[in-house]
Amino acid sequence: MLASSAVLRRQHFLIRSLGTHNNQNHTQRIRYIQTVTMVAEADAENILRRITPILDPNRHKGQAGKVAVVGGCREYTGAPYFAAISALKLGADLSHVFCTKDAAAVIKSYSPELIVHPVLEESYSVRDDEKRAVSTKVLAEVARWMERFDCLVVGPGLGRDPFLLDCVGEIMKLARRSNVPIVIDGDGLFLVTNSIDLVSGYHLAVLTPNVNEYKRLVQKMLGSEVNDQDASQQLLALARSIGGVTILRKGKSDMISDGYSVHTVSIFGSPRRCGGQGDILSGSVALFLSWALQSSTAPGDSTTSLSNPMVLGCIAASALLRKAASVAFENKKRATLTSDIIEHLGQSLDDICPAC
Ligand SMILES: NC(=O)C1=CN([C@@H]2O[C@H](COP(=O)(O)OP(=O)(O)OC[C@H]3O[C@@H](n4cnc5c(N)ncnc54)[C@H](O)[C@@H]3O)[C@@H](O)[C@H]2O)[C@@H](O)CC1
Ligand SMILES: Nc1ncnc2c1ncn2[C@@H]1O[C@H](COP(=O)(O)OP(=O)(O)OP(=O)(O)O)[C@@H](O)[C@H]1O
Ligand SMILES: [Mg+2]
Repeated sequence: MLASSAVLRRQHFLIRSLGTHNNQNHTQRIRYIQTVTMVAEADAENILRRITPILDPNRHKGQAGKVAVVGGCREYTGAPYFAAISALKLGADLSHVFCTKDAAAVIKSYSPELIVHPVLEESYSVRDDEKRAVSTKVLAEVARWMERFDCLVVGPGLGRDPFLLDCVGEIMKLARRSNVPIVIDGDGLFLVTNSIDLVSGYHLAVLTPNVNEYKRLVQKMLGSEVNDQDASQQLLALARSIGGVTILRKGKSDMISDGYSVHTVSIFGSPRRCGGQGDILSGSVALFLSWALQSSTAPGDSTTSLSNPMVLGCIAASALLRKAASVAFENKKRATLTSDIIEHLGQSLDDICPAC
């Protein structure tokens, strides 16, 4: 019942977005893009207040968000943990991780709060003649859960094993058929850069590239190098070339575009560049966009980028991560680690949207 209402909500959003964006003819689109290239610093605190749900005693488990991270392999166990625990620390009710068998026991040992599914397989553990059957089994296991999720994060610590990435491509197709929003980060971006059809034209997809991931996307999709002189135009062009996805380009300022406008988040921040901060961001985007989708069913929403729940989720997550990182840095200076930032997520959100 709840799962199907979540699916309905997503379908309504999809219909609205497709209606808004597809009804414009080509000329109108170009005119719109030419006039909307002004880059505006987002009013992130207001957006956080707008989309963060109140802690209502009448709500039950699950209504504040159920996210799943697809990631975690032999090499990387930290990244999926950081993404999944960040969503929980910000207020999600349930956070799942779908990872390889090797990674599962390690991730479970970091936290009993996470629901960990050891379902993915890498080439080294599968014979060639078993691959088709194993792939079908992996997909069936994930399919059992798919409709329960408000958002999927694909990529943190996924690795680049070709067989594993093929299976994850199938998982993404399944999520898309079920209208489940997808945040794509890390090695998930490696996968989609090489198979752009996985996300092309999907309005419920968010890409969160770092400097290298962005460079590869620009080279592949625009056939050019990154142009920092005209960064906003290039980001718009990239989002348009992938057909309606939202891109959060990470950096000194985070830049967000759905192909219609560009918003920046430059507030707060920390000079520490320890690994894992992007993973916090991907888990946070997943939760905030789920909340934004929930609140976007309210009547009276207009149809600008600032009512696109994907964009709102990116702005909210970026500002929150940067605030938590700045508080952690004040306390720990050079010793600041990703886990320290995670410990400040809750208080940072509470400073803006008090729980009570
Ligand atoms: N503790 C963990 O398990 C972590 C795992 N991670 C995972 O590691 C995998 C690979 O991600 P990477 O981010 O390393 O891949 P990238 O392709 O972004 O980075 C590869 C190389 O680029 C360099 N690089 C990074 N930022 C740069 C910058 N601003 N300018 C110039 N060079 C830069 C790095 O030093 C690295 O050698 C992903 O699956 C990711 O999720 C990372 O998220 C970090 C934490
Ligand atoms: N130069 C910078 N100044 C301030 N903040 C930054 C800077 N670069 C990145 N950030 C912040 O750190 C966050 C993570 O960006 P980063 O580029 O480190 O991601 P990443 O490489 O994917 O991280 P991860 O190690 O988790 O894979 C961004 O959202 C941004 O807010
Ligand atoms: Mg990353």
